[in-house]
Amino acid sequence: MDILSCAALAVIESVALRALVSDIDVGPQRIAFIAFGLQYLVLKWYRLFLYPKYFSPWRHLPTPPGNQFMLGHAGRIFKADTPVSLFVEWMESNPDAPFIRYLSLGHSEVLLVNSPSAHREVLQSNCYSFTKTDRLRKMIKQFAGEKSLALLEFDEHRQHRKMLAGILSPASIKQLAPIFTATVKELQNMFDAAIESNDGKTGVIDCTYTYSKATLDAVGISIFGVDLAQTRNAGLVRHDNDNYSFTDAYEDIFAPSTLGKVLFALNAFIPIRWLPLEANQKFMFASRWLNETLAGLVRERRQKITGAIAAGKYDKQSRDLLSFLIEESLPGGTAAGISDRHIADHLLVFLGAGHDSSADMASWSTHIMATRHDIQDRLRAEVLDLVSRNPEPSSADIEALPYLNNFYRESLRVYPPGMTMHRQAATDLTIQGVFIPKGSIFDLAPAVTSMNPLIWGDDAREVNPDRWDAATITSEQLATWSNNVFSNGPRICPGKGFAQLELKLMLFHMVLHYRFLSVEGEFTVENPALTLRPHGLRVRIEKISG
Ligand code: HEM
Repeated sequence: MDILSCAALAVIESVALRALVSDIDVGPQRIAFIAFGLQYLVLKWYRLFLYPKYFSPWRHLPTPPGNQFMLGHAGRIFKADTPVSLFVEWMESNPDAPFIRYLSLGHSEVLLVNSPSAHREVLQSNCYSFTKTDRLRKMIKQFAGEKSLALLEFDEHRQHRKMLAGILSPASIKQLAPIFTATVKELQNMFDAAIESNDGKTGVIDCTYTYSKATLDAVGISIFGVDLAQTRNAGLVRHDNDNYSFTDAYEDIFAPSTLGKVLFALNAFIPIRWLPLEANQKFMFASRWLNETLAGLVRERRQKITGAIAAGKYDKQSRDLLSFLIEESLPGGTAAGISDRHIADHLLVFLGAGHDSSADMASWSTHIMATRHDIQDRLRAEVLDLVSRNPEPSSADIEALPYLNNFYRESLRVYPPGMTMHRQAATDLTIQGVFIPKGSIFDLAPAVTSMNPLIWGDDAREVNPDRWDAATITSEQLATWSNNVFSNGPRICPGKGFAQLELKLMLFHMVLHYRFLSVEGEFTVENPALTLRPHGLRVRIEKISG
C-alpha cells in the first residue's frame, strides 16, 4: 500500500513539476523515481521509528524493553523458552494493565490482551468486532477449507456454531466414552512395548510421539468412525508411497521437517508454495489428499446413512461425530441443510484442533507426575479407592473424582496447550478507554490470565492441584475470565467436554496401571509452534503389577 501511494504521488509530482518549471532538463521518469525513493524512505522512517514512539494512540500503554531493530520483540519471542514465556514475564511486570503493546516484525504494533476484563471485552462483548488475522487465516487455509468453523466469521460463524452445538453437547460426548476407553488400551500397548523392549521392568516413552499416536487414534474413531492409520485413497496414491495413509498426510501437514515448518509459517507472509521444493510438494499432496479423502468419506457415509434410514435399518447407537452430523443435516435436524463441504471442513478442523492440544495436555500431565511424586501418589490413591469400591467405574464416576478434576484443571492452567489466539479489529472501537483502529492486531494467550499473581497469588507459577479445592478457591479464581484455557465467549472451544472426558479417562487408566518414575534427560518446548508442545520429553515408566 505504501509503495502504491508513494508511486502515485511521485507521478503526480513529476507531472506538476514539469508543468510549473518549464526549463527543467531532468526527464519525468527520473523525477518520479527520485521523488518515489525519497518519499518512501521518509514514510518508512516515520512508520518504523516516529509513529510507534510519538504518534501511535497506544504509545502510553506499557511497552516491554528489548525492542530490536526491524525485528521488534519478535526475535526475542522466537528465542524464548516457550512461545508465550515473554508474554507471561510482561504480564508479571504489568499485572493489572488492560493491554500490553509490543512490536512485531517491521515494528508493527500488536496488543497483548492482559487483564481479565480486557479479555471479556475482546472475546465476549465485542467478539464479532474482531476476526481471525489475515496471516492466521492464510496459515489455516493451507490445510483446512475456507468453510471450516475456525475461519467462519460474523453471522455465518454464529449459524454454524448453532448447527454444531448438538454434536458436541454433553449427551453426545458421553456416548464417546467407550471409544476413548478402547484407545486407552492402545496406549497401554505402547507403554507395555516400551517396557518389554527394555528390561521388562521399566521402559522409556517419548511423550510427544506416544500421546500423539494415541490421541490421533481417539479423534479418528470418535470423529470419523474410522481407523485413520488404515484409511487409504485408492484414487490418490503418492508415487513414492503406494501405502500412503491418513496418518502420513496428517504428519506431512502437522509434523513436517524443520524446513516444512518454516515454509508453513512463511507462506502466511508471502506465497511460497509454488517453489519446487520437496517439502512444498509433500505438503501440497497431503493437503489435497486429506481434503479429497475426507470429502469421499462424507459422501460415502451420507449414502450409507440415508440408505439405511430408507430401508428402516438405521441404528443410532454408538455413532461417531460424522454420522451424528450427517443425521442432523437431514430435514428437521439441528444442522438441516449444512453442505457436505462444510461438514468435511468442520471435521478436519476438529481433528487438527482436538488432536495436538489433547496430546500436549497428556504430555504435560505426565511431566508433572514424573517430577512430583506426591501429586502422582495422591492421584493413584484416589483412583485405587474408587476401583476398590467399584471395580468397573463408569465414565461419570471417573469424571467426578475430585483430585483428578483438580489435577486436570491445574495441569491446563500451568501448561495451556491452546497457547495463543490471534485477532484483528474489523472496525474502529474503544476498549477499556483504549482506541482501537480497524485492522489492529491482537494476541491473546491463556497463560497471561492463568499465571496472573493478582488472581492466583505469588505461587501462580507453581503446580498445586489443591488450589482448585471447592472449600478454598476464591470467586475471582473461579470467574470465567480468570481462565481462558479453552477461550470464552461465542468462539469458546466447542471440544472442551470432549477433551475433558478423553483426558480424564486416559489419566485414570495411566495412573491405575503405571508409575511415572522420572524425566530422562533434557527436553525443549517447540518454538514457534501452534500448541505448547514439549519436544524430546522422555519419561521412565514402570508397570504396576496386580
Ligand atoms: C486440551 C484440549 C484443548 C484445548 C486447550 C483447546 C483450546 C482451544 C482454544 C483456546 C480455542 C480458541 C481458538 C481461537 O479462538 O483462536 C479453541 C477453538 C477450537 N477448538 Fe479447541 N481445544 C482443545 C481441544 C479441542 C477438541 C478435542 C476439539 C474437537 C473435538 C476442539 C475443537 C476446536 C474448534 C473447532 C475450535 C474453533 C472454534 C470457533 O472458532 O468457533 N478443541 N480450542
